[in-house]
Amino acid sequence: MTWLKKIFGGSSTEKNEAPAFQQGEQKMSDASIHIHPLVDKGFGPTDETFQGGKLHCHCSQNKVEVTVKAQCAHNHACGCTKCWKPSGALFSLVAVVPKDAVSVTANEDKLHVVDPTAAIQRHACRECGVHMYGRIENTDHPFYGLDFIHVELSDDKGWAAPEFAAFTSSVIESGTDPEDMGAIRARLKDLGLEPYDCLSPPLMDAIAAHNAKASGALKKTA
Ligand SMILES: N[C@@H](CCC(=O)N[C@@H](CSCO)C(=O)NCC(=O)O)C(=O)O
Ligand SMILES: [Zn+2]
Ligand SMILES: [Zn+2]
Repeated sequence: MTWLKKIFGGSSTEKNEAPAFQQGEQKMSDASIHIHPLVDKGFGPTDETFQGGKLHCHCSQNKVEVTVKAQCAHNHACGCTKCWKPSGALFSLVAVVPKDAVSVTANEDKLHVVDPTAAIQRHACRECGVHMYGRIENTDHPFYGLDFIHVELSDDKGWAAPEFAAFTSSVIESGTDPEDMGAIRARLKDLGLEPYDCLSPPLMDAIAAHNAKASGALKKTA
């Protein structure tokens, strides 16, 4: 069956063919699916008093160090091809913090911007490849003022727990078989991460509200 047929439905002669995934279908969660190491083993609760910590790259020496003086928000598993993932993981784990809370405190000279054309300028270690922080430089971007970080790079405990899974379908773009998506979504749900194919509803609402204010469709005070 072609992809178009899967999306729009097959011909009448294929009516009795079982669809690959059924809406609302119950699937047994497969623990052998490696979403992300910190998610697979259970993340643990958010520490409401946590004030931030240090992130380190994976180099054995002269590690890049980033100091984050804030708790993170909107921590999520991200299936997109652009976010850094540890080896063997299907998803990255990425969260936002105010950019003013982020500073590079060691070996900044090892950092480079992975893709200068991307909305999120990911500053990665040239040697080990780990993304240390992602910054939005476009002042018109809905998330301007926020930096993207990976809390797994920190030994400090208390970071806000992941809340959802974003860009789930995008794991196909990294080579995941589309036939595995039912099992992957079932596993995410079992881990308490609702799978979305973009960002979570509150973040999508925030983006839409930002755009509506910019276009004038919504009053700036709303
Ligand atoms: N299908 C694409 C999606 C890439 C994408 O749009 N990623 C999002 C989320 S990253 C963190 O949640 C995004 O905002 N990207 C902006 C950027 O990367 O600059 C793919 O998988 O590549
Ligand atoms: Zn490094
Ligand atoms: Zn991403």
